[in-house]
Amino acid sequence: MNNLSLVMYDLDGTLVESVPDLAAALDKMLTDLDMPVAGESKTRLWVGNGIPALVKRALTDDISGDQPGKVDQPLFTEAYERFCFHYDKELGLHSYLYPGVVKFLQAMKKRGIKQAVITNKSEQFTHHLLKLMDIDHYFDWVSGGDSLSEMKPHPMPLLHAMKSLGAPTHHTLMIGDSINDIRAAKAAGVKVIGLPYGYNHGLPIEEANPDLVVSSLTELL
Ligand SMILES: O=C(O)COP(=O)(O)O
Ligand SMILES: [Mg+2]
Repeated sequence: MNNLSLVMYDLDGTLVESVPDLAAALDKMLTDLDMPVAGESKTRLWVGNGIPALVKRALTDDISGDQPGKVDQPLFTEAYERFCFHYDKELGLHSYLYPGVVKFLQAMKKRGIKQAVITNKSEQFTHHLLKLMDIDHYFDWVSGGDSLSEMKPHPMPLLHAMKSLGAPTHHTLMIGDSINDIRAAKAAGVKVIGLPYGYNHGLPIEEANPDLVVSSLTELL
């Protein structure tokens, strides 16, 4: 990791085990709508493409539920509002940082390496969650799924962060837990490390072909 000037991190499933909060909010949303609850194991498969996709997948009980035409617009609007109401309350209650995260962030900061969060979670919840986890002060840049016109797997949020922070591609590293992170990093021309413990729609992260897989951030140190 010599010559690094920027490390970009995914959030859910990489820095924070956030499914417990997301599942609690989804289940409350589903209960409000008189629908069967989903639970953590299904939520784990659906996370990764932003909150609108998560809500649509929960409404259809299907990972392809976010495809156009699968969910009726008025139902989606109501569900999305219910989800945001509950998620705001559940945020940080059951989530926690994975082992080694703080140590890794501290080590990068000490080396003068810039750090960015590039998540598909909505920006308002992202800022709040980073504060609740007390890691907000490590980051020079935070971008959410609704910050720009495109989200991962599109490279736009990564390219935007690198340009704004003046970090060249060959001195930048992305670390993530899902195929969306790997595809976005490759499209942005940066090296990418995959973590196996997060949420990759139920598939091993190796299948997404990251440049390297490590068991944890501690191993990377
Ligand atoms: O909200 C999501 O879909 C997941 O966000 P992530 O990009 O931090 O994994
Ligand atoms: Mg993730």
